[in-house]
Amino acid sequence: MRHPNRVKIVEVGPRDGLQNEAKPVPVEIKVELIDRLTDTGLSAIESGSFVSPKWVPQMAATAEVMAAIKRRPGVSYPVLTPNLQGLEAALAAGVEEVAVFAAASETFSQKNINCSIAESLDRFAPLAARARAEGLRVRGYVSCTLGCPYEGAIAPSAVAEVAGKLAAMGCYEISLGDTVGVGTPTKAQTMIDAVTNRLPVDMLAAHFHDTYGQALANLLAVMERGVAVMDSSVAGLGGCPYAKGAAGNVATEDLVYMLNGMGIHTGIDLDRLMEAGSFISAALDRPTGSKVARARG
Ligand SMILES: CC(C)(COP(=O)([O-])OP(=O)([O-])OC[C@H]1O[C@@H](n2cnc3c(N)ncnc32)[C@H](O)[C@@H]1OP(=O)([O-])[O-])[C@@H](O)C(=O)NCCC(=O)NCCSC(=O)C[C@@](C)(O)CC(=O)[O-]
Repeated sequence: MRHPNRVKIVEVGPRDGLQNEAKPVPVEIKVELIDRLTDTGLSAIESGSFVSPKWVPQMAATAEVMAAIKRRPGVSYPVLTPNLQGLEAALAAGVEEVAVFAAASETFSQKNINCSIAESLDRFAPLAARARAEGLRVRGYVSCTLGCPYEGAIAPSAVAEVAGKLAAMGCYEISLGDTVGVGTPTKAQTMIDAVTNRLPVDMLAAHFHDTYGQALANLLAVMERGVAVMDSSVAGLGGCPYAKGAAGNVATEDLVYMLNGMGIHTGIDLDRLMEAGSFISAALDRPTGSKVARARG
């Protein structure tokens, strides 16, 4: 089996992980988490969202978080922006990268961002153009690529269609989300094959939630197709407020452990990562979602 010999990990815990917390997480905890993650050698840490606080109250203090973190040159700290209002806030916060988020499911699009897929793409095109004109990098997400909490199965061609449109508007990378974690390895490969009919594999990232315990298997499956960018969440934090019951992303610790064991370079210090995972698990007063962290006690 062939795999990439180097994998880039995009840490999404401070955003995807913490957006779903029932209790507010204080700004200083978020800042310490992000600073600790910076110290692990990660090169990308998604740090918040400039979305409506009525929709996702946990991300309301993203501007304060961005002002307080110690940004390290060479590390990117992307934030989600659903519309031009979010982009303006991101520009004011001095971010260098934003992410737009579409879906391959009409119902999920309505529930998550209150518009159809087509309307969301019409909203993102001027956002991406303006962001790029300001010198920002723009990442694109497609949610529900392996299933939708409302519609069930999603056609791989629908994923490819949305991914192609995000790329056409200037997204440098398309992160393919298994939002509810229902996918299995063969399905994940079939979905990647559909997308790589349109886009080069080096534009793709995998963003798999671990609800059904399939995320690592699915990541390995898409690595066999050449995908070399993976999103994960320290301590397995998270879920999506508009995908009830969805668990967090695959734990970053577990992903790094697997890649280390395969001799695949990530540049990440596993011990420091586990310390960051212990820190946030203690702050949230809950056991870690990382099996590796639990095994190492
Ligand atoms: C898109 C909207 C805004 C539409 O929401 P809407 O209600 O249709 O928007 P609106 O334009 O009518 O505005 C309503 C109110 O929100 C305010 N507003 C409007 N925009 C903003 C903004 N950017 N920042 C701050 N405030 C904003 C706006 O000012 C107004 O305030 P009011 O006048 O009522 O006081 C809303 O649906 C929203 O914010 N949705 C975000 C949902 C979200 O963040 N979901 C989680 C992230 S996606 C995810 O987790 C999946 C992913 C990416 O991880 C991949 C995967 O796993 O699949």
